[in-house]
Amino acid sequence: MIEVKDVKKSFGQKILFECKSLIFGKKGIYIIKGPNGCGKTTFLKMLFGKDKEYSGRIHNLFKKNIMLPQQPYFFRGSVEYNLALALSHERLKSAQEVLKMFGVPLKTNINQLSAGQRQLVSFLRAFYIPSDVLFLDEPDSFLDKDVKEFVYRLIEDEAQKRCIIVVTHHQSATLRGNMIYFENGQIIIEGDVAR
Ligand SMILES: Nc1ncnc2c1ncn2[C@@H]1O[C@H](COP(=O)(O)OP(=O)(O)OP(=O)(O)O)[C@@H](O)[C@H]1O
Repeated sequence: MIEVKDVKKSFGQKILFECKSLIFGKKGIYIIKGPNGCGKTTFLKMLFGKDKEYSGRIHNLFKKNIMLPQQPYFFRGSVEYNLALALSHERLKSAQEVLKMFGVPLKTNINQLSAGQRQLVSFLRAFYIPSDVLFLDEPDSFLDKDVKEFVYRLIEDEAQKRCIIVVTHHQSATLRGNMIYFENGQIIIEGDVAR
């Protein structure tokens, strides 16, 4: 669980956003939306514990936290090598099956993949690491509709077991979950709604 109470985030004199009260449960999907620059990535980093410069309280009780940033880091080497560094044997196999299904070559150097293919690899690497909470910062921006549908279904199934918090504004396919909006500098939750 993550509890957010009376949080205010500023850069210098400028208040970026405020959040009066918000609770992220042990399971479920939380979809964070809002216009460019409103503070979605900043908020995700605060929840994750990377950004501690704010007033108010964020109490993150999750033990194992995993974050997929907008620009994930890869090691020099093949797709398979990058996955094998992060995943256990069983989970590596699951990731490989998905990549084969979408025609992503496993032996190819990671830098030779398209942006969408690389994004799928980075998503699977983060997704298959066991965690109590998974933070996803725009995991879908380069994915085509079919891959996106598949990724969203994976997220939905998995959210029955753990908490998944997703920043996205690219929802041509549907991801269902609790919607959290940035509106005029306030963070507001809108319950269990689609889209
Ligand atoms: N370290 C920093 N110092 C000053 N301003 C910052 C810093 N980090 C972020 N900002 C500003 O805070 C605002 C919110 O940035 P953030 O990346 O959280 O937005 P976002 O909602 O994720 O945007 P996008 O949808 O474009 O990804 C931006 O205007 C950004 O320039």
